[in-house]
Amino acid sequence: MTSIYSEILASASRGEKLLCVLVDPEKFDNTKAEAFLKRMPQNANYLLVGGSTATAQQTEQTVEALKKHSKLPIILFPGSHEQITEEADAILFLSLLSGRNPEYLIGQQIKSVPKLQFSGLEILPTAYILVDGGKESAVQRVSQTEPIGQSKVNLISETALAGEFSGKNLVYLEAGSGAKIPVGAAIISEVKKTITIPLIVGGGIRSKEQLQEAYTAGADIVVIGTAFEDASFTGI
Ligand SMILES: CC(C)=CCC/C(C)=C/CC/C(C)=C/CC/C(C)=C/COP(=O)(O)OP(=O)(O)O
Ligand SMILES: O=P(O)(O)OC[C@@H](O)CO
Ligand SMILES: [Mg+2]
Repeated sequence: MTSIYSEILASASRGEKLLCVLVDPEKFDNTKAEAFLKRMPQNANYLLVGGSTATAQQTEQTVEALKKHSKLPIILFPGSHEQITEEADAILFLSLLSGRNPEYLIGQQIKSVPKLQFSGLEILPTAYILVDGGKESAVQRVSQTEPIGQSKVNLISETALAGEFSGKNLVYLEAGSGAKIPVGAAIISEVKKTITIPLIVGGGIRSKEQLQEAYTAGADIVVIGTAFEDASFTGI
């Protein structure tokens, strides 16, 4: 079986852009999973499951409901070590490198080991970098850390490269779920130029134009959650 990471690397090297649909188990109506998946863009590559404050049970039930109706690989995007279920395929093993809270740099990661050690989940070590999206994000609130201002392009790209030097396999630039201002194109292109590992961008992307702008600037993978939560949304 080819690993998710090797698929991501192969797509990135061919310049093929990937799209992830983010499902927040805390808000998701599992009984409507089939209808939800039908209205998702048919070119979506992965389902991401996670939220800042979702419980273990919510996470497991949502992954099960999605698995029933979709063949797409499911990647956990955990706000905490509770959000781990073997029903998924992989996990973004996040370290919040923009912040200085040891609990989100290494504490949660250690707490996750008993669940991950003997699981079949593919582990995707990810440098998670929170940038200012124009309003306080759930990640900021939960992690008690400050985002990096969007004007600090050097600091953002140095943080990303420090992540790569530390052995992370992915960099995730996050403006926060429901951000007013998505990560800017200048930041995306500077980070892309600086690192050699694939780049994920998310937070506040709601239109085809914003999606395209992120891809053109250098995002290999874009994550969209909030825009798809609205059942009448058909914009992407
Ligand atoms: C590696 C393991 C087991 C855990 C990682 C723990 C870390 C470092 C988490 C980073 C900080 C954090 C709280 C991330 C949450 C990421 C996420 C799923 C965000 C989505 O945001 P929503 O929860 O949808 O926000 P809203 O509630 O505002 O919609
Ligand atoms: O919900 P949205 O704003 O699309 O953000 C997606 C993701 O990057 C949040 O963690
Ligand atoms: Mg959300």
